[in-house]
Amino acid sequence: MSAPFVLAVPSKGRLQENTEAFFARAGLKLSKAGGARDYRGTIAGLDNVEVAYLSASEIASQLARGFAHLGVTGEDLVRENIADADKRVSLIEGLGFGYADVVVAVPQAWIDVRTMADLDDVTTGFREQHHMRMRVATKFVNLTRGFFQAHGITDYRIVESAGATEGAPAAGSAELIVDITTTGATLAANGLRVLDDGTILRSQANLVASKGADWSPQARETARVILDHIAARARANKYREVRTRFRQCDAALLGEAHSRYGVEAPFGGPTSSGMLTLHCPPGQLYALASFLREHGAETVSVVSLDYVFDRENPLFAKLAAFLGQ
Ligand SMILES: Nc1ncnc2c1ncn2[C@@H]1O[C@H](COP(=O)(O)OP(=O)(O)OP(=O)(O)O)[C@@H](O)[C@H]1O
Ligand SMILES: O=P(O)(O)OC[C@H]1O[C@H](OP(=O)(O)OP(=O)(O)O)[C@H](O)[C@@H]1O
Ligand SMILES: [Mg+2]
Repeated sequence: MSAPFVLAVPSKGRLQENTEAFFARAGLKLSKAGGARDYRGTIAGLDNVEVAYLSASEIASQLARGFAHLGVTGEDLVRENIADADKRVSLIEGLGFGYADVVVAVPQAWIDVRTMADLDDVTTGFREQHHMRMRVATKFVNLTRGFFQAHGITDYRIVESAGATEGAPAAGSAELIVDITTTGATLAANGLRVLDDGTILRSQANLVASKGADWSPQARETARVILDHIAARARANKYREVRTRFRQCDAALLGEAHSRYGVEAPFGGPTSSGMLTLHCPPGQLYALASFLREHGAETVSVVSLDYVFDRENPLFAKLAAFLGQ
């Protein structure tokens, strides 16, 4: 049997729950044969796939090394942990969870420091006054260096933090921090404020592909099947199916529905008896139903879609383009 296809997913916390729910919605059920403490699993119905449960930061490293074909992890960890990330991995799709901003935050008491330019001014003054460089506590060492360099700030020093970074200024181990924030509650509780232009990255969980993995024809085929499920579910989520039947329906009316409401006609125009199936963005349903009735429809029904399989799969196309032929 050939080497397995490896899908790396987060092993704990919010990201694990959201990732499992995401794959389940796409019709891919992840399961751990050995129970919750088993860090290897399978996908029901897909042979030769090994699900590797790892910490989110470890997933970024494994993808960089080619030890996993696909993985789910935060963009922040990809950018922080992988040098030349865009050459070694491809962010196939944002998954709509695990949102977190990587930000530069300073003590609220620094009322004159609102922007990175202000920070540049005070770092220089600080060095002259204290004969040491201002300290930035963070675990995002690479993102911090890149961002500070882009803003021309050089008079600082990084203090690597393993956790509870927001506590560093109050504890006296750093003057400011770079860390992730979601609701802002932890920053506020520690008397810190984000600089106006201090957002380094808006991160979310992503489906990430590795360039260096063993992309045998069989591995590509497995990726195609997985991405096909995901794309079909994503397409289904974007629309509701609308059905109606009325004689006055013609191409001009469909054209108008398309331009006004973003409606698609996946199976073409009305049948000879006037039956029509449309896909409509959820926010436009009522407007579309009103429009159709104004033009002669007696009844308009709407149902949710589970999957919409298209011949073209934009996710696999992106992977194939990244991997080359
Ligand atoms: N409020 C949040 N706190 C922490 N991480 C979050 C939050 N919201 C989203 N994330 C994302 O979750 C990922 C980090 O997950 P997690 O803390 O489980 O991994 P880890 O850092 O590898 O593990 P550990 O913290 O045990 O070292 C990052 O991509 C981060 O952006
Ligand atoms: O802006 P907020 O909504 O307050 O969230 C941000 C905080 O949440 C995370 O910590 P978490 O408690 O998850 O622990 P961790 O650092 O070990 O991941 C993160 O490290 C921040 O400290
Ligand atoms: Mg963490």
